[in-house]
Amino acid sequence: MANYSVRNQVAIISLCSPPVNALSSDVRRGILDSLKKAEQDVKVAAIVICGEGRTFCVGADITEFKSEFKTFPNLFELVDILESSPKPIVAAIHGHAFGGGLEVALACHYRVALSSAKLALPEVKLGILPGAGGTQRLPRLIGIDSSMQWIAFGDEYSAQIAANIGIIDRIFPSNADILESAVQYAQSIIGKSLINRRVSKLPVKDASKVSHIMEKYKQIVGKKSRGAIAPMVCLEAIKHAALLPYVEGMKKERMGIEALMGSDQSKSLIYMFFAERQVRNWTIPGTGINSKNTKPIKVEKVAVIGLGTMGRGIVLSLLKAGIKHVSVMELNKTARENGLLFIKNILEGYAARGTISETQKRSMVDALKPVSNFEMLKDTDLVIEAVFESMSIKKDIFAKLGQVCKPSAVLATNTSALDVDEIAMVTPKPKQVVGMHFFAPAHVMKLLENVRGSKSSPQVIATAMNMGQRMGKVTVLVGNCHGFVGNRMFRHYTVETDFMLEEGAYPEQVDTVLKKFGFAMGRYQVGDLSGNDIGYRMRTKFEMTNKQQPPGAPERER
Ligand SMILES: CCCCCCC[C@H](O)CC(=O)SCCNC(=O)CCNC(=O)[C@H](O)C(C)(C)COP(=O)([O-])OP(=O)([O-])OC[C@H]1O[C@@H](n2cnc3c(N)ncnc32)[C@H](O)[C@@H]1OP(=O)([O-])[O-]
Repeated sequence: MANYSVRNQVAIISLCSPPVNALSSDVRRGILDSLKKAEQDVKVAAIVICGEGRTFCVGADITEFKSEFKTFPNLFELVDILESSPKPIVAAIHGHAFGGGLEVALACHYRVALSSAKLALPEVKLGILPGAGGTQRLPRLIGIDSSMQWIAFGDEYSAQIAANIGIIDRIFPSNADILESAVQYAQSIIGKSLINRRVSKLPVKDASKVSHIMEKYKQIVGKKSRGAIAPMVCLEAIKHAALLPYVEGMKKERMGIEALMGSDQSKSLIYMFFAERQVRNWTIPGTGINSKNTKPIKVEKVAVIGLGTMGRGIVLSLLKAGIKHVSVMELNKTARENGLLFIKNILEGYAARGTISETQKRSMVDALKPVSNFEMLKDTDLVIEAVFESMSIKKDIFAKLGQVCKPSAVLATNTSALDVDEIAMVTPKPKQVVGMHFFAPAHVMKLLENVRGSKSSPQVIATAMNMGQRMGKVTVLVGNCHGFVGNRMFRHYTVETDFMLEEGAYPEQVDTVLKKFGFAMGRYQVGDLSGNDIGYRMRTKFEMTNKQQPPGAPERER
């Protein structure tokens, strides 16, 4: 769980818990035992803590939150033991230093990293706070303002940014050997005083401005994380770092994490963390075909048909995924011009905010290839149709695609409810057809529902799943039925909100309550965004007296 060796006066404690070196009780024990050995060995003058495999350490082992998490040494005990070591400890970071992993690094006396490494305190995304001194040490290193930014939102930062603000002491090129570099670094600091290297002993530089900074972040958090409890508790904990001695601040931090851990919000976020990973392992029921034994088709050229709300978002998602050739086809001139302008404006916005560089922006704009006829799609590897939700229009498009596209091309429909099999039947090769149902706005929403038609080939399904992952989507494979899974769930929600309108509420009143509760958008705002005509069309198709509407359906009961 932690391996120990000595090289030229430097003890090496390497975390060994694949795949991500999470800090399970065995790993924590391993670190402690190795530390004792290093401290007792007179030939050891410095210590390096590193991670074996692809990463340094992603933090506490989330699977242990319920049970073993409480066994000695707990993480908040371990970090203090590390920091008080009389021998200098260097954290050697590659891959990720996340959560408790970064807290361990903050407890070390020096931190070095490969330039490709990423750092974060993402606990807030699990509905908790950094509970191993993160809220108390980080402010002593980078100040209250930056700490609130890091901890209340949990975003990841590059090693270079971390170095610029004082978290990392030395950056090595991404192709350097992190262990070798860290050992040399450790040799260079042997004999130096540790007085200013124990972060818990440092003062918080901007402590006097804490009330002002706190107010600023309360406002931002109130807007960005509506309804979430953890971000506010994170801010409170950081405030304590400014106002209280370290030991007292740690007690407050502990109270914060104990209150949050096991809360409904935290339980739901942790469930979501594992569920998002579980859906990557897709399987076709009853066939033995799954993500492990099926390879996707290589996709380099993608086309999107339709530049309405959905098409624009899908194009942006493809560009962000680094696809170098994205054909866009929109026969309506105004829609085409508006769509392209929208895409370019969003890319400009990303560049202005620094989300992408100017070079990346230019290469994304270059990747956009407006096309005017189906013939131009003959080399395309994947076509995503995102036109009006009408079966006859979609069938017309798929019949044309079936004629012009190469036999291996994957033909995907972004339909939100229509029968994927019916669409597939108009093509000569229905096995090439699959559903890829994005959610509006497609460049923001993380969910992608891939719909397995009865004829979709395993390779085609694997390609759609792989493309979703390349776009950074939570990609879920579902069966072909009316409304698939997302809209079947959404329907119950819309039925209830529509009842409220019937009972006299205004759409904006319903939306206000939903947003206060924590939804990013109200139900009627979503309708305006994705087009109320889509819902109208569905309701008309499945009108109340329609026998497809089951007897227990709320509308019929009503
Ligand atoms: C009084 C109480 C005191 C409490 C003290 C608390 C201290 C501390 O502040 C709390 C924490 O650190 S909270 C933690 C804060 N840290 C975080 O929230 C970081 C969470 N992790 C991540 O965000 C991502 O894994 C990375 C972006 C790091 C890597 O992404 P990537 O390269 O795409 O890899 P991937 O596919 O994502 O993961 C590979 C496999 O590893 C699994 N696994 C991963 N992390 C795990 C964990 N911590 N644990 C267990 N398992 C974890 C994952 O499920 C998957 O398993 P599968 O069976 O193969 O499916």
